[in-house]
Amino acid sequence: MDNSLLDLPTLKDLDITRRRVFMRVDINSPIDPETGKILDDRRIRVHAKYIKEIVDKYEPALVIGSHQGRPGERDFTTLEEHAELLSKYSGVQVKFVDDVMGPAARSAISELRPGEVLLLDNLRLVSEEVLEGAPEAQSMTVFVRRLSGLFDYYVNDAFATAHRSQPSIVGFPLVLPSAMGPLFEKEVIAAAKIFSSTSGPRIFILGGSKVHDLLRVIENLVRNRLADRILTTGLLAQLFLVAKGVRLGDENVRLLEEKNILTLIPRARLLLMKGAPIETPVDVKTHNEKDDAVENVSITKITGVIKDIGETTLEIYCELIKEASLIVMRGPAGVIEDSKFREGTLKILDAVYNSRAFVVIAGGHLGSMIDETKVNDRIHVSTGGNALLLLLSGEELPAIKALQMSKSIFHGGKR
Ligand SMILES: Nc1ncnc2c1ncn2[C@@H]1O[C@H](COP(=O)(O)OP(=O)(O)OP(=O)(O)O)[C@@H](O)[C@H]1O
Ligand SMILES: O=C(O)[C@H](O)COP(=O)(O)O
Repeated sequence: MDNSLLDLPTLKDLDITRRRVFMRVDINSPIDPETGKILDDRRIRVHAKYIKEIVDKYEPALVIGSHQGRPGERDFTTLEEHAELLSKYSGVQVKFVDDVMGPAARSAISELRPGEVLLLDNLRLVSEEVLEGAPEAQSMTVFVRRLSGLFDYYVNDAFATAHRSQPSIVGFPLVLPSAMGPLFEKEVIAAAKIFSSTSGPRIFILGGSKVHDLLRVIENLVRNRLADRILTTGLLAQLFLVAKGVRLGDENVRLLEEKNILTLIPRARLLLMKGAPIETPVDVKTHNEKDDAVENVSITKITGVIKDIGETTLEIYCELIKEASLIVMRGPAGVIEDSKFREGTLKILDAVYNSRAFVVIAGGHLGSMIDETKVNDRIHVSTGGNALLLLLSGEELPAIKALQMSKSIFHGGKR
């Protein structure tokens, strides 16, 4: 990845003071399927801080849009509660209109005064927003054409949705002078650091259960020589153990089979044979369901279901982490839903907090395990799990491409 990431237009390239701005954010949050209430509001808290900063500094008439879930899913809700939480966390009154592009939304947008903030309803209530397409086509949607005339500028602060080629992400930049917002910029700076980091060991600690995605990331990391060590945990570690010929036992192999992970063995073997710097656990914590026993066993003597990395592995991994200058961590080391198997993840996180490295932590499960009192300027907790992962995989994110197109259309863009 290259420095072109850092050439994207920022708020400094626009002149949004007291102007009409449409800002796309991603406050998509986990929702309790029974009550419809927000379960975890981390993304809302993060965006609230930046909204306050923008309002204080530029006093724009700021209209915010976000999606929540997908039509047909139980987390597809309106954004009324999101508006209340944004107001609570930002200290700025965030008005809400239960409409996206109809007369109610358009009149609420037109009436908004400088310094005021309005949240539109779930953008995916508009069917066009759910369809992916090229930026040119998305800029011609009814959604973009109806709303764009009401704004001077477009700001994309939805890094976590940067991998979607939807109208609110790629359509507006082609018709309005645009920039990335402060959170998007922070994510991009963190990604650029990952790609430009050359001195000292760059350590990727990869685990969790999204093994197909992670294998693609590892292949790209290896091809582009971006990782000095890849410490595997979670189900990813089990794939590489099997690829090395370790016998995990029937129960564990069955789980890998169910998750279609065994089909990845040839690709994992190829990486190992090429000498990719992939480390695997030497011991694991297992659960024996018959007598509910938890054991720490060597990988040569596995019985029971693997639920976490083992103690010796933890010692070795934590020792390696001390040397790192860059750490990227994604996915928990074990089945963290059960408190007996959180130790691996928590101890690795402790080693990461205490390291000297620049740290990027991505993903919802890991995010929920973070001790926020330990987070400082050296540690970047990404809001974008999938988007960051795809960027790291060497893929061009549609949001980034659209901002680059906008820059060349509007020449960086002050109106
Ligand atoms: N050894 C293991 N066996 C089975 N499941 C495991 C194991 N280790 C970790 N997991 C599971 O991995 C899941 C989390 O992985 P996932 O890849 O979703 O993490 P993430 O980085 O938070 O991603 P996202 O933000 O996209 O959810 C947890 O539900 C956890 O139980
Ligand atoms: O949580 C996410 O990954 C983003 O909000 C994108 O959501 P989506 O996968 O429904 O597009």
